[in-house]
Amino acid sequence: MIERLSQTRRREALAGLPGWQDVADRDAIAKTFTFPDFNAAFGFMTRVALVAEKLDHHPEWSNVYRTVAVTLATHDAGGVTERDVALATAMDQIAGAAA
Ligand SMILES: C[C@H](O)[C@H](O)[C@H]1CNC2=NC(N)=NC(=O)C2=N1
Repeated sequence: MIERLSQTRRREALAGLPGWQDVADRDAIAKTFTFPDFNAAFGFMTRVALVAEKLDHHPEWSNVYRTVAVTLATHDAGGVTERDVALATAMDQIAGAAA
């Protein structure tokens, strides 16, 4: 069973994940990505979907035109774990490569 991050580790992880923030009303992290257009936003989601499936770890997300709003948590652990850090890191890399 994977464990929630310690406060120290969580702060350290967020410091290395620009734009990711704690969610106010639950144990989760979130970021809104903005792309040049819908094609770039949906291309990002497609690439992330393949990674998420490989990791067996899936985002809560929504898309409006060229923005993608993402929330990450590990339901099995009831909060943020290293799996969320790994997926957030992959998302930042994919978004960076798409920009
Ligand atoms: C059965 C399956 O492995 C689990 O439901 C996985 C799938 N993807 C998941 N994704 C996320 N974000 N959190 C989980 O706890 C989770 N659990």
